[in-house]
Amino acid sequence: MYTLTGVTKRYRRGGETIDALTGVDLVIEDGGQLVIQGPAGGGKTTLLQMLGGLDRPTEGSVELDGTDLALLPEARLARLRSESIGFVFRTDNLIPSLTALENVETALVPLGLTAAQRRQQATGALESVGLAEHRGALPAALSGSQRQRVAVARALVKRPRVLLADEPTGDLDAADRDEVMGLLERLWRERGLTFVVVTHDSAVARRAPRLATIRKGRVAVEDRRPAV
Ligand SMILES: Nc1ncnc2c1ncn2[C@@H]1O[C@H](COP(=O)(O)OP(=O)(O)OP(=O)(O)O)[C@@H](O)[C@H]1O
Repeated sequence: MYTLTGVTKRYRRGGETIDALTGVDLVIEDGGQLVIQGPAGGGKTTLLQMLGGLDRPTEGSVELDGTDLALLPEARLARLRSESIGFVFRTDNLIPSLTALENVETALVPLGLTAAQRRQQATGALESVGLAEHRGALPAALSGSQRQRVAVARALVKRPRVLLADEPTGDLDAADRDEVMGLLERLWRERGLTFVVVTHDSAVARRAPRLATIRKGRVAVEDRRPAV
């Protein structure tokens, strides 16, 4: 579970100070899905960076299961990221000279598995995104949605608890968007992931169980789940 308390992120650029996030309080439960939307520059990417331990808040705390990410030494934070948090970005960031399978395997390198274990897990991950038969293909031979599905397999091959996605369908056309977002939602449900996704896709926002809107660094959450 994520617990954010009073999270402020302040950037300094030249003589200017920018509060990208201002006093954000937010809880994201294990297995929950949070969809984030909002205008350009509102703070969406900054919030994902805080959740992923890619950057530290200027004030406040980001706790994952009670551990304040900002207090972890860099090596432990890197280990947490490589074991427990999967990232998908707008661009697939695949390595052009590696096959789909080899690209997925790269996520397992920090985890100390044998080459055979890496190969087996990466093959399984490609199967789960429907690309087993393309495992030997280089990224250039794949379509945009196939490349993004490889990126999803790379994010999930280590079986993380958390999946963070920053406009994962932003570079795709409408049909591919639905396919990739449908895949992410299916994997979220099947694997009990904690899934936080920034998207401008209004259909995804409409069906989100919780929808966060970020404007000028402030977060408002709309909870559509039935009261228990
Ligand atoms: N490294 C940085 N240095 C200085 N300012 C930054 C930095 N990163 C983000 N900002 C500023 O912080 C604010 C929030 O940026 P952020 O990228 O989080 O917004 P966003 O909602 O993701 O926007 P977009 O939809 O355009 O990606 C913006 O004013 C941005 O210019």
